Parts: sequence; structure tokens; C-alpha cells
Amino acid sequence: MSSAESLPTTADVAPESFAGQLRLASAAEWDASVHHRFIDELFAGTVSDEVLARYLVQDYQFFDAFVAMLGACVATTDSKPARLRFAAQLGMLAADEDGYFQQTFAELGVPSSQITSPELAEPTKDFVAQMWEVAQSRDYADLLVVLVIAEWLYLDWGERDLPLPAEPKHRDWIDLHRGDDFRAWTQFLIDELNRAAPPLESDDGARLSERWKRIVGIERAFFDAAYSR
Ligand SMILES: Cc1ncc(CO)c(N)n1
Repeated sequence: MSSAESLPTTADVAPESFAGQLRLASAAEWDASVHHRFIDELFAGTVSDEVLARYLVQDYQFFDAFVAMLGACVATTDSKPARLRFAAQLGMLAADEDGYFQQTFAELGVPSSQITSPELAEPTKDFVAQMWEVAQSRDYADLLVVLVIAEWLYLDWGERDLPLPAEPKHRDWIDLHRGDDFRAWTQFLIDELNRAAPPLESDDGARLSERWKRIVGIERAFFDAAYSR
């Protein structure tokens, strides 16, 4: 792969690094998520309440497994500064992100059964299964592959150069996925993955590469699911 090839993204990643190569190899699927109808409508403030609620109900189930993954990183990482960074992010999620969900569920009138135990859409089932699998594997590189995709792909759409919508239910979800703090967090995850990853050509590298492709596909399907019922 030519190192002159640049990554059309918000993070600072060498194209020949582990994360850079996987990101480039999945560019088509990745960009389909970044430019998904849901994101266009979110920025425009035109996404229907029905679609937004369907997405957020599923994403709250994603969020629970995501918190479990960060906990597994706290327990697993070999780096003391990284352990504290994961712990700090857990605090932010418990306050700001859970707060967004609770406030928006209330505003949209989402019933509590949908918040605690909704029927899971297929992409949610796949995603949650992958997340619990890596959380239980206690394999730091496996955990980081899932985390890097989840955050980097969201940073890429969050930083799209579009006017912001006025309503908090739209705007706050964008604000949670853009800006200096979220960019620095995502950069930290990418740097940790590049530090912890095995060579891409090794058996472990191949396993991680397979997981990467699978998760990027699930991200796109997750957006699609908000429009199908
Ligand atoms: C499905 C999905 N992927 C990534 C993120 C960002 O953490 C999210 N909230 N939901």
C-alpha cells in the first residue's frame, strides 16, 4: 500500500499503520455509514421522531455492551495511563451520554419497556454479541478493534462539515460525537490499537482484520435498521 495515499478522515493515522490499513480496506462500507440517510437527516433536523426513537432504542442496548467493553479495557490494558483514560471515559458516558438518552427518551415519549428490554433488531443482536465476546475474551487488541470502529466511524460523521440542527434531540447527539474531546478520545483508541496490534500478516492479525470487516458492515446495517420495521 502506498504511503502517499491519504486517509480522508478526521483522525491522524498513518496509512501504513494497522488501523490505517484496515480503515482504507473498508472505505466503501465506512463511507456508506458516514453519508447514510440517517446522518443526512439528523444534521438537517428532518429525521422523523419515529426513526430517531427506533435508532435510539436500539443504540441504548448497544451502549450497555459498550460500557462493558470499556470496563474490560480497564481490567485488561497493560498501560496505567490508558487504564485511567478508559475510566475517565466511563464517567463521561455515565453522565453525559446516558443523560442524553434519558432526556430524549422522555421527550419522545418512549415507554420504559422499550428502554430496558426492547426487541432487538438483527444488527443490534450481532453487534452486542460481538461486544460481549471481546469483553469476555479480555484480549486488548480485539477490544480495541471494536472500540476504534465504533468511535472513529462516529467521529467521521460527527465532524461532517454541515450546519447544525437547532433541536437538542438532534444537535446533542451530534455534539457527543464531534469536537476536541471526542477527537482526542478516538485518537487515543487508534494509537492504542496501533501499539497493541500484532502484525496484520499474522494469524492474530487475520482474525482482527476479519472482525474489523464484520463490525464495519454491522455499523451500516445498524443505520439501515432504523428505517425498516
Ligand atoms: C451502533 C453504534 N456505533 C457506534 C457508536 C458510538 O459509540 C454508537 N453510539 N452506536
